[in-house]
Amino acid sequence: MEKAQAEVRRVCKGRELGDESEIHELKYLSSVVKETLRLHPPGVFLLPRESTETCVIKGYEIPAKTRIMVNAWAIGRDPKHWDEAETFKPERFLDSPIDFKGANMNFIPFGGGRRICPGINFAISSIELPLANLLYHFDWKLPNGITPENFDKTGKFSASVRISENLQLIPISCQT
Ligand code: HEM
Repeated sequence: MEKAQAEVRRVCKGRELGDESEIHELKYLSSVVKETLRLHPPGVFLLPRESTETCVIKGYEIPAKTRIMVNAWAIGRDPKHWDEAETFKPERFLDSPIDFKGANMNFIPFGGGRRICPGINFAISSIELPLANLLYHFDWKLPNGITPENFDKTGKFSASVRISENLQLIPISCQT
């Protein structure tokens, strides 16, 4: 968090943090969002699909009319595709062409192909802009002796996944 915060405060110092032009300069913050979506895609199994005809994929025959679920969560943590797959390491996306826009099938929090999520740009700006503002204007600490290490990060699985316990944080107003 410190690195993302330092970047926001350096890039946006003295400017209104209100439009998308600054957001495009926040490379580390954008990598933090990507890394979060890699490890914690909200739609673990994307949306269910049904095969229209029989096909063979990697030697497995998939009959027509089979319900198919794609496990984006497992793909995002596959050590065949990701170095230190279980580690939160936003740096892996800095200067990397890997994106969630459908060209990299090892990173599909928004799905892929012609039914890829059409709300990607709206979703990303709705995450990055508020996050940048929260980091710009406040410092944050965890309450009651909770530390980033012992905070329970396990997720509650259902159609979408969310953190089991609500994340509580204490904002400390900061004069930047
Ligand atoms: C972080 C936020 C979001 C995530 C992770 C997400 C993820 C997804 C995923 C995984 C799919 C299924 C794609 C597939 O199966 O290949 C999907 C579909 C869809 N999403 Fe999103 N989405 C998000 C935000 C949004 C927003 C903000 C909108 C609209 C403003 C939106 C509209 C849709 C629609 C309409 C579909 C269905 C597309 C179709 O079936 O053709 N999503 N989304």
